[in-house]
Amino acid sequence: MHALPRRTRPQVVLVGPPGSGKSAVGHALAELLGAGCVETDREVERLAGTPVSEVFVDLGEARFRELEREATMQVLARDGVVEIGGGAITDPAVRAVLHDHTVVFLDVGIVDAAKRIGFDQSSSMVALLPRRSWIRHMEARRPLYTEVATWTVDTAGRSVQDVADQVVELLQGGTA
Ligand SMILES: Nc1ncnc2c1ncn2[C@@H]1O[C@H](COP(=O)(O)OP(=O)(O)O)[C@@H](O)[C@H]1O
Ligand SMILES: O=C(O)C1=C[C@@H](OP(=O)(O)O)[C@@H](O)[C@H](O)C1
Ligand SMILES: [Mg+2]
Repeated sequence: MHALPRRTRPQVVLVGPPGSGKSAVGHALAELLGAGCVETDREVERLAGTPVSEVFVDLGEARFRELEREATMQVLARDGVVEIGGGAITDPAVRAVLHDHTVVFLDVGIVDAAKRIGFDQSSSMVALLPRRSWIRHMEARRPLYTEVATWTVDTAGRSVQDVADQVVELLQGGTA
């Protein structure tokens, strides 16, 4: 009897808010696993032919989310490490397809995220508004990250390498 061929799928999918370290941890993880790393943002840019920021501003968030959903479906058919943009999980179709994958939610609070993204450098209103927006989005999205996560890894106060090492342990059968 022949086993059915396994379809290509990522070894791990990273989700989390902006500044949680998806890109940084994704690259460290890919190095540790000897695998490649793909990001939905890069696929959206390929599909749109413009940078993510321009898709957002010129075409609007709704169009960005459509392209991001298409990009997500494409990257989930690849192997290695996959990084999904911070807001992709707001789409029910994206959450549904992620239930079939090994997903790590990189958790982070505003204090660490603000340092990493750089909006802790000023107390002016223009710096405070992004901080408030990050908090508001994270409150709304936390249950969605948790819903799709196989494991949640707290990244607060930890190095990129330390987080990547823990994800490898989890993939190799350790406990969170
Ligand atoms: N655990 C961490 N500790 C310190 N800096 C980090 C950590 N994770 C990410 N960073 C840094 O924070 C910034 C944002 O991280 P990034 O990986 O781009 O986040 P995301 O892709 O989730 O938005 C980058 O400069 C990155 O090097
Ligand atoms: O949180 C979001 O809604 C977004 C996060 C970004 O990706 P990162 O999470 O990699 O920063 C990018 O997809 C876009 O700017 C929207
Ligand atoms: Mg990123």
